Amino acid sequence: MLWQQCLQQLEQEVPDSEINTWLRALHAVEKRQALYLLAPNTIVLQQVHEQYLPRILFHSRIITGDNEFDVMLQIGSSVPTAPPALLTTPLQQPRYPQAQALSPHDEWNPVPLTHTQATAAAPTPAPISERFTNSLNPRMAFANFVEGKSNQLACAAAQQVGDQADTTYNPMFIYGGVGLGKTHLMHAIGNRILEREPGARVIYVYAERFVNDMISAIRNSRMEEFKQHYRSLDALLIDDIQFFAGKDRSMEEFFHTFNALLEGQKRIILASDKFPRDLDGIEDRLKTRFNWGLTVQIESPDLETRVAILRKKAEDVGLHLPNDVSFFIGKRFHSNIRDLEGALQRVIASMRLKCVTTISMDFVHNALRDQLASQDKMVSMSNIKKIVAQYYNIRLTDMDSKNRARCFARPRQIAMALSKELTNHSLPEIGDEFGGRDHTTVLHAQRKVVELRESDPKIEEEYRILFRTLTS
Ligand SMILES: Nc1ncnc2c1ncn2[C@@H]1O[C@H](COP(=O)(O)OP(=O)(O)OP(=O)(O)O)[C@@H](O)[C@H]1O
Repeated sequence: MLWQQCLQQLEQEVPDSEINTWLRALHAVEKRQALYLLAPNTIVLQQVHEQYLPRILFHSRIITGDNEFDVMLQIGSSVPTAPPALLTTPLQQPRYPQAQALSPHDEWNPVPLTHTQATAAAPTPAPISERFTNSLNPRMAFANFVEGKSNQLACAAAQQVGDQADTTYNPMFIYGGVGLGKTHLMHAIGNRILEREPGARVIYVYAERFVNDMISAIRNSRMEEFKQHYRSLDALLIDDIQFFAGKDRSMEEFFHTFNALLEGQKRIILASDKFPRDLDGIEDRLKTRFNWGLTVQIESPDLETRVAILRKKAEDVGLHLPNDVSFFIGKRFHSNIRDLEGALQRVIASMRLKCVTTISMDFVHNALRDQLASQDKMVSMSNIKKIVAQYYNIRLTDMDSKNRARCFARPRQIAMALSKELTNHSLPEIGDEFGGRDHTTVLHAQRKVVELRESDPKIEEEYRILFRTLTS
């Protein structure tokens, strides 16, 4: 179908989070030689109009080979029966009133779009039950998920949750840093449930969306419908659960939804950037419940996993990545998989643009020049020393001093370990930078930090924070 083909193209250009939030929220209908995209509310309408419509039109015209092909964006769940003359190409004339201030919250009620269209049959708001069809991304399947030390446990648990009809691990809570594969695993679980039970009512939704939908439901006196919708699911997958923080009414509603689903032995899969207990602003009774089932962490991938992911993604588009290239990209883009993917996509786009078919290190350096330059600025040894010193509240000179008191030695060791991990400097070079120390001191520091990270969760957390600060 045209819309699916368009989405596939857009997936190469737009982050998954945006595809899931905005573009998968649209209901597509091909009619009268045009593609009608029906948005459930004005927020989606506006966002799609402002951010994606030109690209959608571009891809539709390429795919259909028809330069006159139109894309119509409007609110509703079905294409109005109004004569086509009333509908104008959205690129020339937006289908919502620019001057009318849009509410920051979703509106389920239709708003008049343009003067002409307001006189036509008003589109009906999407029934809540139809709003999440197609909320799962089929590309985010277990088959496309590369396993490594950092995600093995989470992946095995997710497969079990997806495979099992019983709800032993309920809820499943996945947590970890940005871009490490939480959303991918959630979709994979949802897709697996649907493979097993094709008729199951499974939805994936961002917590933000749940909140916005609830606000709209309250405004439009459709709360019963909202409750009924969420409570009648077979599996509810909610991402970025930290977004509930401080939103008491939403938490209250989610609490009841959660209980109803759990009592009905329905699946709940949640994801967040933090361990449940550490979620600030979330009610304790929810945090406790999040921990009732199975809580798993996804960690930053090691180099081997990053390289394996790169190779898989390159193979998927028929590209062979030489060893030196995959290790180079894997080493330089270490903070998360989204960045890693982004780097690969940039290289591929450059190859297409320049009609290059084989890939060399020179080509990669050139394609990623800007990203590498900005990384270099962040992860120079002097910057590592500065940021670590600031974090532990010591002076920069303490990084180089001979003072072996733990309050100085520990940050120094951490800075050395970070320098080894984040730069290409050799052990002697790092030793030189830290007050002329011997390379064996750096090696010792590096090993000590590995040991401490494994035995002391506080050090592990501190290291991660510093790592993220330096690499994001
Ligand atoms: N192990 C993996 N194998 C293959 N692709 C992966 C893997 N982990 C993540 N990805 C890909 O990396 C990108 C980012 O992953 P995802 O969106 O799941 O991250 P996230 O942890 O949910 O991030 P955020 O917290 O920002 O929402 C996606 O395109 C996903 O398919």
